[in-house]
Amino acid sequence: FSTFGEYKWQKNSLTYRIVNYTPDMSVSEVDDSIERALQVWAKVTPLSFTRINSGTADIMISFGRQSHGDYYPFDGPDGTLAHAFAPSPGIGGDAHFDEDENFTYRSNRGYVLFMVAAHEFGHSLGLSHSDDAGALMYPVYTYRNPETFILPRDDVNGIQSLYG
Ligand SMILES: O=C1CC=C(NS(=O)(=O)c2ccc(-c3ccccc3)cc2)CC1=O
Ligand SMILES: [Zn+2]
Repeated sequence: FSTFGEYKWQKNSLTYRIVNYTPDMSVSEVDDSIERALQVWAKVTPLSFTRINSGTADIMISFGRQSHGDYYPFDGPDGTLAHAFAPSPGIGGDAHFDEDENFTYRSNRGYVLFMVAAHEFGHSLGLSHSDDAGALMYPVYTYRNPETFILPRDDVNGIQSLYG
């Protein structure tokens, strides 16, 4: 694993807000994908995540295409799927998903939102990329069944090096 140095949240209870939705999936499928992706990390740390539906959360989650309000415009279908910012006030922790991708709930047609979100939230919490090809934080998207997904040991070691 690797981290962005000691960029980490100085508190264990974090808030998140789903600012908008992708038309690729139902609202409840997006909500469930996001909640389960956060639980992947909550399960192995003292971190807890509370959803808010207005105002500014620590982790603001949104879908956008091309230029979407930060200095990192998306690039159309494929290429970059999403990006997230390391822990810090303001945009830190926020996760943006490229609306030009086809996100799915569980089928392996398109990108499984749960998987991409779990990876991005690793960044939101302070992890950067791993060179362990089996790790969630490995920078190559790999389809894994969300029903049976288990956080790989490399990622557990990484997040616990920050919040253990
Ligand atoms: O930090 C970065 C910079 C480049 C990225 N490329 S990406 O958007 O195509 C991407 C690649 C792999 C994943 C991924 C990796 C493992 C599991 C699930 C998704 C997510 C996004 C994504 C990313 O998080
Ligand atoms: Zn990444």
